[in-house]
Amino acid sequence: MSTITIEHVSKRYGDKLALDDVSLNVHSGELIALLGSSGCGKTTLLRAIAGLIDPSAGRILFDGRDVTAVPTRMRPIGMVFQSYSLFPNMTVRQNIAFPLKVRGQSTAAIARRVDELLALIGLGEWADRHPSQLSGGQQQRTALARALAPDPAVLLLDEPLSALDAVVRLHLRDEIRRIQQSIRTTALLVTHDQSEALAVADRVVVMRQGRIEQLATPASLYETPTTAFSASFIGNRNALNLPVRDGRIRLCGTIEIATALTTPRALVFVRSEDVRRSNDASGQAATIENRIFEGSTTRFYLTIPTDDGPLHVKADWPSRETDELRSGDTINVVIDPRDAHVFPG
Ligand SMILES: Nc1ncnc2c1ncn2[C@@H]1O[C@H](COP(=O)(O)OP(=O)(O)OP(=O)(O)O)[C@@H](O)[C@H]1O
Repeated sequence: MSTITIEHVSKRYGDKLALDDVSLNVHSGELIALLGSSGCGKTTLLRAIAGLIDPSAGRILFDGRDVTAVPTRMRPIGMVFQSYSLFPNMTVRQNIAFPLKVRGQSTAAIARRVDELLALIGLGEWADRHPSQLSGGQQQRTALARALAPDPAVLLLDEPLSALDAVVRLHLRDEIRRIQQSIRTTALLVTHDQSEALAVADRVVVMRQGRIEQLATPASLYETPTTAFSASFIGNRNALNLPVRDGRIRLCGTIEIATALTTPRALVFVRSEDVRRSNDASGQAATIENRIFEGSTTRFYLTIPTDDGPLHVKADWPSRETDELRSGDTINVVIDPRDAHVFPG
């Protein structure tokens, strides 16, 4: 376990500023997810922490010790990549033992540690198989065990689940959380998948164009995004561009939001599960344009007529409660203004 302090780190590639004055404190034993779309700088930040690239400016400290100039092999880190990068000619056991052998540990100590890790990742029965005889998920578990073998103070995970199929991915995601919680290594996970970030992290860093857009716990990021970008990135939200008149935004019908905005238009974000069906006539009439069955929930594409033209919104409702609804039906919906997040348009 170690704290990580990132102080005003920038990385420039020619004209491109891949990291733009990033500062971040990672607490000891915490798992932070670096979340953002392609090219936002999350891998660059992880690689700077690993010492695989030199920052153009700024400092990186582990437990208060400046490691900016320390080479990768001298840093107390373990890394897992999207491509499992196992040694194909070695068994699971030999792969996990490798970093310990390099460090010159005794045969008995290595065997003990490898058995411990095989139990932790649940691959005991597969210890003598080669990577080519393993599934993708098993290979990635082996890579995780190998990274953890020397008991690194910091674990760096670069899109470790991206190459796996959906079911294995969900399972390993939960396993990573369980393992990290049990050993409490300080960890950073790079991902472009919001549900992955929300599920595993203690805190999430939303990155955009080389900068930190928001740093928050998963719940507070989900409930109270502080910027329009975070709101558009987290949660399945409707983004509605609406006029502001006399300090009020008319969402639809009688549903209005009071606002201090002085811009002529507002960007209003409403999560798809916060568009609710009303049981009486109090709501707003909406026509179902399309419905997509997604298992436990069904997504409805709705059109709500308003004075400013039709408003298109998506709503996610439990499939069990909406079986009778069909495209073309008219229903009543309500949106609670307290569920809306408003930003300048
Ligand atoms: N070695 C390099 N030379 C030049 N530009 C680079 C280099 N590495 C990264 N970049 C640029 O820096 C920016 C950030 O890249 P980075 O790989 O950190 O993004 P990312 O958020 O991890 O995206 P992805 O999910 O696609 O990997 C991108 O615009 C990328 O093209």
